[in-house]
Formats: sequence, C-alpha cells, structure tokens
Amino acid sequence: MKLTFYKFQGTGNDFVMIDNREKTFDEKDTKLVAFLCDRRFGIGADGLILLENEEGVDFKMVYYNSDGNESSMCGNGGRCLVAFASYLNIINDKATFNAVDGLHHATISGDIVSLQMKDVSEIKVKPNASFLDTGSPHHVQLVNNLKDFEVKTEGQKLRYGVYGQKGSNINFVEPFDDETFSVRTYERGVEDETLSCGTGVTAVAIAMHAAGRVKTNTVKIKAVGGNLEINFEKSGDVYKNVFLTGPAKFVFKGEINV
Ligand SMILES: N[C@@H](CCC[C@H](N)C(=O)O)C(=O)O
Repeated sequence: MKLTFYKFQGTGNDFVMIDNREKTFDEKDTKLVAFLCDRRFGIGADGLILLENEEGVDFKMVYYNSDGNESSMCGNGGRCLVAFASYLNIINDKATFNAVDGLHHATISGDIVSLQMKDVSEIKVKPNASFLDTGSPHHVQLVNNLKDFEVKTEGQKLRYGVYGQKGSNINFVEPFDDETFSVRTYERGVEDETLSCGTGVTAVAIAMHAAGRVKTNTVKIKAVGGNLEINFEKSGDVYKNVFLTGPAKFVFKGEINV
C-alpha cells in the first residue's frame, strides 16, 4: 500500500505530516511511525504528526517521537502543523487546535508561525539547573562553551540518570547578549540532539526570566537550526500568553510503500 506524506521543518526540527482526517492511518501502529521516521530505511524525521478532525476546533494534533511512541507537546511540530493546515487550505491566517496538552491558538503569515503555548506556573530550581513543563518536560542548564559541549553524552546521562524511565528533554544554554540565548537540546524520544526544540526554547526563555538572567518579556533564541522568539506576560507567579514564533516550512510531498 502507498502512503502519502508531507515533510515540514521548523528551524531544522523536522516532521513527517499525515493528513488523517479520513482516519486511514492506524494511530496504534508505533512500528510504522518509527519506520517512517527512520533516516536510513524510511523518510527520516525527528517526529511524526497526524492532522485529524475534531469538533469545535480547526483540527487536532497527534504527535509521535521518532522512536514511534506518542508523546507530550511538540512546539516546533505544532508550528509546522499550522503551516501544514494552511498548505491544505484548512485555515487562513489563524488556527485553533487541540493537542495532548490542551487548546492552542496560532497565527501564520508567510512562513512565520506564532503558536500559543500552555501557561507555566511551576519552576523547580535545582543547584545548577531548572526543571519546568511547557507542554513537555524540560531540564534547563547553563554551560560554558556551548559550541563544543558534548550535548548527546551529557544529555543522555541526565535524561536517564536524573529523570529515570519517564525522562526529560535536556537543554544546554549559554547567554549571547542581554535578551538572547544560544541553546542546544537533547530530545527524549529521539534520544539525540535535534537542531531545535520549541517547548525546549520556551522553557529556556521562562527559566532565564525567572532566574533574573533576562529582564525583557521577549526572549530571542539561537538554536542550531535557526532563530526563534518567545513572548510572555508574567502575572503573579504565572507565565501567561506565552507565544513561540519562528519559521515553519514545507520541504516535500511524497509516497512511500508501507
Ligand atoms: N521537538 C519538540 C519536543 C517534542 C517532544 C519531546 N521529544 C518529548 O517527548 O518530550 C518541540 O519542538 O517542542
């Protein structure tokens, strides 16, 4: 059988997209998802996303990591899904969709997608790191000389050593200027460094603001695969109206034998 797929990327975090409005894709087929994400035997991607119908919203997002397992929220994936919905003419310049962490609002202008992320109220401060959930769990740690840092080795140690079986995504951060941070992320479920992680850079922006390392409500991020911006408001202890903004691009469409 031939399966039609679409490939999108957001700052180098890449995704296989499937239009599953007719429910033709078996959501439980984790082996198939892992095969499609495999960079040697399949299409190759950090994750796979199903676009499905849901009453009351423009669409529903179902997200899988490249290991084939359904996971928590993916910020870059959500932005790419909005670009995919625009490509399919499901939306114009605005979208409302449901994901595993709840309702999301987004806007799209050209290839720039701005996605509202969930509110964040709990930040666990550790001796040399922070831990927070921006839709997915994130460890945020400042390091020196990020360019040469062993992200995969050190990320893997923390992901399993500190966070156990459930694990966490691990972000290593270095300040760039007063409002900009460079970030490299080890992603759970990909079990490697990816070129960018949307929920990860959102966690970095909030953690850096909470620690007083940035004073502005707009934080710029330099990920390996490109630049992103995070805007938020702080009301008491809660970070609200958190928006993740950056490019989300169509790469190619294809068919694969499955
Ligand atoms: N790439 C993502 C994060 C995807 C989820 C993550 N790997 C997990 O399982 O926690 C993003 O852009 O947010």
